[in-house]
Amino acid sequence: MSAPRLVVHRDKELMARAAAARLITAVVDAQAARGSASVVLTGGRNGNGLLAALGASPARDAIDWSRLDLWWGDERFLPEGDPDRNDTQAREALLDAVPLDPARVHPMPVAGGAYGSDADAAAAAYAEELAAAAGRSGGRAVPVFDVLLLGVGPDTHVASLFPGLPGVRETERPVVAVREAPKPPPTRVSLTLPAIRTAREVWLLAAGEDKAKAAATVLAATEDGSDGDPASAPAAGARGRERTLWLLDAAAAAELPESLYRPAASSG
Ligand SMILES: O=C1O[C@H](COP(=O)(O)O)[C@@H](O)[C@H](O)[C@H]1O
Repeated sequence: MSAPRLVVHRDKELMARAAAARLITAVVDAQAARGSASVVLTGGRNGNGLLAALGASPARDAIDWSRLDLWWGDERFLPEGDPDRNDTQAREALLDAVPLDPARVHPMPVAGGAYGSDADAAAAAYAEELAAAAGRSGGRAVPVFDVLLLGVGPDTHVASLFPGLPGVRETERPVVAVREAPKPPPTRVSLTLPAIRTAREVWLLAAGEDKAKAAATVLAATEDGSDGDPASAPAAGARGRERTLWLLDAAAAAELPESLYRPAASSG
């Protein structure tokens, strides 16, 4: 597992644009190397900001959209089209504007659909879909994700793995139902840390002053190369096999220890 590396940008708009440029390059490189690319999307303000910036980038058509697989790291378990669903927001921010192959877009199940209000069944179905894409139905395998994006919540949650809830302790299943989430809606579906940790690259997005304490808590605790305590700070357990990248803005980096980040002196 790779140790976290940090990149701090001046503000959240610049962070979104730089992350979008980085994602375009990563997808283009993966497509050149392997024929297709696989990206796991996140919800939340920073994830949607990145997608909007990608949509506005003149370089966006360097991506062959028809050879891109899209998955989600978590979903708010709500009906199809609900404005609070992560996939609804991603479609509005970018996906409706680019020529994706619908068969390669893998939203998590909706509430009131095939699984009714059964979030456990929805989680199991998504695990099956992942296993099938990995060529092993019925197993716990997940495909190799090139880049897995995670927004970091002010409480250090990533995907829908919240501090103290059972999902963050899952060691076997790649997808779980989450109940009683402290952030609405209470019922969610989420990839687990073992699934997240299969990705080649994991990028954690944290912009805004409300993320400063979370970033400092996690990055100070993992500075020694350890995993910290994912049960109380889930973002600490989110690592990529080849790269773990924290993309921050200056406001989110404001409480980091000096050993990790020293803001450039102002030129006045
Ligand atoms: O509810 C969620 O929140 C997190 C973080 O969102 P933010 O708005 O504080 O950046 C997000 O990563 C997750 O996907 C989403 O379901």
